Formats: sequence, C-alpha cells, structure tokens
Amino acid sequence: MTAPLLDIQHVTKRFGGFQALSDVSLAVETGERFGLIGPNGSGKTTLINCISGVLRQEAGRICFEGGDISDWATHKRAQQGIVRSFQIPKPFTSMTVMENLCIPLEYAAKHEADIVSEAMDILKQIGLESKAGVYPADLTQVDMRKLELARAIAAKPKLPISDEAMAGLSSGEVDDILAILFSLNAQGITIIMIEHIMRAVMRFSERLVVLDAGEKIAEGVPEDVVNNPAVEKAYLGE
Ligand SMILES: Nc1ncnc2c1ncn2[C@@H]1O[C@H](COP(=O)(O)OP(=O)(O)OP(=O)(O)O)[C@@H](O)[C@H]1O
Repeated sequence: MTAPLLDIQHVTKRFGGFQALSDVSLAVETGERFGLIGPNGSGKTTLINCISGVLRQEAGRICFEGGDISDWATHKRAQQGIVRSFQIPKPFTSMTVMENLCIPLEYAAKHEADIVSEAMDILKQIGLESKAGVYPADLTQVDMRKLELARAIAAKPKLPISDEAMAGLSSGEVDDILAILFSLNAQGITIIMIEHIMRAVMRFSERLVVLDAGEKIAEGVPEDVVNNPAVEKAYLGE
C-alpha cells in the first residue's frame, strides 16, 4: 500500500495555555479532493499553518510523501509542493497579471519566451487570458481570486490548499472557482479545501474532516458527515 500524500499524526498545538489543536490525526490520499470544515475558531487555520510550516506543533508529526516534514521550514515545504492559496489575495500591485504569474515560473529558470507562453497557458486554463495586461487594482474580486489560484498553479503544487478562496463571491462566481479546482483535480492534483460556503465544500469534497474546538469530531463522505449528530451540535449548538 502506498503512503498517503499527507499524513497528520496526533498533532497538538498550544498558544500559551490555550490548546488550539488536540491530538488531530488525518490523512489525505494522492489525487483526493479533501475538505476541512468546522465552526469559527475550531482550529482549521491553525492546522493549515502547521501543514505549511508557519506554525510548529508541540506534539505529533506531519508526513508528506512518506517522509516526516515536521522540522522543515515553510519555503522547503512550498518547494516540495505544499502551496496555499490565501483568503486575502496578495498580488504584487505594481505588476500586471502576466508579470505576477511570471515570478513563480521564473524559479524554474526557463527561457523568457517559455515563461510567457506557460503563463498564458495558465491564464487560459482559468479564464483570465484577456486580463494579462491588467493591474491587480483593476481586477474584479473574482478575477483577483483567479489570479491567486493562477499563482498557486504556476508553483506546480502537489498539494494546493484552497483557504476560503470563495468567501464573499456570488453563487455564479463560486461555481467559476469550483470549476477551476475540479479541472486541476482532474489533472491528478490533490486539493485541500477549507471553506465556510457549505454548498461549495460539500459539492467539491470526496471526503470531509470536521474540527470542533481543536478536535476532530467527524470524518467521512460529505452526506454522512452533515448528518452526524456531533457535527450538527457543533454548528448549531445544543
Ligand atoms: N496566534 C494565536 N495566538 C493565540 N490564539 C490563537 C492564535 N491563532 C489562533 N488562535 C486561537 O486558536 C483557535 C483556533 O483558531 P483558528 O484560526 O485556527 O480557527 P479557524 O477554524 O480557522 O477559524 P475561522 O473559521 O474563524 O477562520 C481560536 O480560538 C483562536 O482564537
């Protein structure tokens, strides 16, 4: 049996005396569409920060492609393919959409012409090709999210993490972003989605894990998870 792409084993994270994650274990298989949900403050961002290396867990370990990456710096994890698409897009404002995309591609040290043609391919893939020469300040909100996803794709991720990439978008715009994520996954890319928009995360995820107060309270296919009494209680209260 092959190892999971990401294997989180008994991770505990404290902030001072506050325990934000308690003995959380989960595995994400290669090629999977994996959803991480939970009420506000349940520990989702903390867990993602431990995966990307922004935070270090006090106990437990995080394995990627079969090896323990718990001691790896953030940039090493990113180089190995763990790429997070941020909730608040942070493009370089003085650069066009195309220039923003060329930066991650330049790390691959290709010829200039190859970089531009690869950047254009990515823009076409996500429907932003007509905005190649536009500056981020002139993009709509949904196009900003698409640019953020494009930058994540340019980094050739093995494990992109979509962190509330759809917050504040209209229903049609949510469908646009979902279509991009589905097409990425169809190319074999494993995706973790953290999302408060239930319709989106339910439709997208093949498997869900639910956190509540730093603990994993449910795991399974979306239909089972939403009907789990512990999950209903976590979201709705007693
Ligand atoms: N740097 C920090 N110092 C102290 N407490 C923190 C820190 N970061 C997060 N917390 C606390 O840890 C808990 C989990 O926060 P976290 O941001 O991981 O939750 P979340 O599930 O991502 O919430 P949301 O859905 O609202 O983004 C919260 O109670 C939060 O206040």
